[in-house]
Amino acid sequence: STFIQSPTDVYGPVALHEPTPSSARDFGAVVFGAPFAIMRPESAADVALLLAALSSAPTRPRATVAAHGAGHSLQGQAQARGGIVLETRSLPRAVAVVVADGDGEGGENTARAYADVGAGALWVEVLEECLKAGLAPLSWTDYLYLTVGGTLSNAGISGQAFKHGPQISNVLQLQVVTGNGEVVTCSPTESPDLFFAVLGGLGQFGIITRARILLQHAPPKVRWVRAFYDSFETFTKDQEFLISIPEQVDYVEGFMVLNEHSIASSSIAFPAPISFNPDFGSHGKRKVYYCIEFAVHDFQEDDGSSVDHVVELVSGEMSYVRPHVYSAEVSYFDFLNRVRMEEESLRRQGLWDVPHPWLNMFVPRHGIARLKDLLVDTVLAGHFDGAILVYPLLSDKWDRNTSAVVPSTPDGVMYIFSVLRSADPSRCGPGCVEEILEQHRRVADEACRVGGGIGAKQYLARQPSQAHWRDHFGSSWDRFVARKARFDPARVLGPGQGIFPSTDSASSMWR
Ligand SMILES: Cc1cc2nc3c(=O)[nH]c(=O)nc-3n(C[C@H](O)[C@H](O)[C@H](O)COP(=O)(O)OP(=O)(O)OC[C@H]3O[C@@H](n4cnc5c(N)ncnc54)[C@H](O)[C@@H]3O)c2cc1C
Repeated sequence: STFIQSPTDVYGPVALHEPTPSSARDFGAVVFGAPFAIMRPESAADVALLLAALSSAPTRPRATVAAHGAGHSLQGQAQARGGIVLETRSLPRAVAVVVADGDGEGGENTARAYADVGAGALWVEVLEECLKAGLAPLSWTDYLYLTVGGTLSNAGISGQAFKHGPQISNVLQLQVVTGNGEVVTCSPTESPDLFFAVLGGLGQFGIITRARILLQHAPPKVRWVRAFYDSFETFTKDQEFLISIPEQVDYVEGFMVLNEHSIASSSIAFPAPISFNPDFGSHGKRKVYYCIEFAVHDFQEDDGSSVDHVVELVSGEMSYVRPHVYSAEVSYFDFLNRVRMEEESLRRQGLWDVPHPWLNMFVPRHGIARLKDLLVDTVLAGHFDGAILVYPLLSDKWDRNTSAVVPSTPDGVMYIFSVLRSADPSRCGPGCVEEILEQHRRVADEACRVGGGIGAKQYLARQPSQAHWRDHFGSSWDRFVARKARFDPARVLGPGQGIFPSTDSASSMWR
């Protein structure tokens, strides 16, 4: 029978297990939905058996299925209340690095290197394996303890995205099990409709089981630079200068400096001492500062003089508050893994496993000053624990065929604004978290208002209703719906996103 009686029922050779606590929660710790069962597939074929059985089941209500990678979603997106959580970490995680010969012309430059990885692999595992061959993926997230399948279902952005595009722009091929239970190998030329649907597809069209990720030569070291600003305008102008010289610069980010704590906590991984001690003002007259962070890959084994030269030339063109530029030389691995040190520090303080009301938005350049002011007047008006990242991206590095949503950008430049807030339970209990989420809702509604001046789109958010999802997708909504009808017509996948509430079991799937 395809109607599940108990969590230990078996679909062919596929066993279901009793739910674990982690299957009902995530990093956000604001939405909790216990599944009926969990599944630990060992192959794409296992996933196919389950999905083929569920999608063809005549019985209603049907069980839904959510892929769960590292569980670092923020609002229950990897949960399946009353359904089945499929733990992708149990899929094979071997990383195979392949250097394919080019067509002879130009030697090394035409060689194409890639890694074939299981979708449940963490990016840090991919990095470790690729570095053994002196190679690495091009585009990253700030934090590496996320799965390949999880970030490719969103976009995957960090300071390299201005140069190489998001992670979803650096994938050569995927193996996907569709909602119908079909195992398909897809790429931009082979089943391209499924390939592009799944990238940024929020887990709605299939379970990614493997991915082929583009690689490049990894630098042994990185020169990591920080420069401080007292003006938002100068800060963003210099960020835009940096992204205009991708031949020299490999990474560009930035963050708001709200208080001494912003500098201290962001300096946990940054090895150079910082002596920027500005006046943050007092009651009513608050002053906010900004920090640009950029990095240059250092391929030189010896004295690093050519990188010194690049950094000197580039920073000479920048208008930071003099003399506040700081730089440090770190290994490429430590640079990419920098957030791990912050995690360890927060864990020691008991501040990692706390609620994380986050707000992430892509904002076209013309709306950034207004959005910054809106944040300062609302989210940042009171006490704030966490970080606010602000950095530019180039929209022509995003493939519009994917399901990822970014704003329309008349001049091709958009910014990510990431309000990465932690709610320390000793000062912000459940009611306070609820208020923060409400406030984020209002800010997002204002910033993303159709026909409004800011023109933002949210990233990583679970929209509160299907009407909001429709607005979020805008002109690509019809395509998203058509993709769902084609690849997961029974609406088995991704209930935690709340995009396609199943009409027959809506009450158990909704919060
Ligand atoms: C500390 C921290 C730092 C972060 N930094 C960044 C950053 O710098 N840049 C950035 O872009 N994002 C960042 N994120 C967000 C992160 O990319 C997303 O939360 C991502 O979903 C996390 O991956 P995961 O493996 O934990 O996915 P999960 O939370 O397990 O899943 C996320 C979604 O993808 C679906 N999914 C997961 N695996 C698959 C699969 N194999 N096939 C199909 N669907 C799947 C799930 O069902 C769910 O809808 C960060 C998150 C945290 C908590």
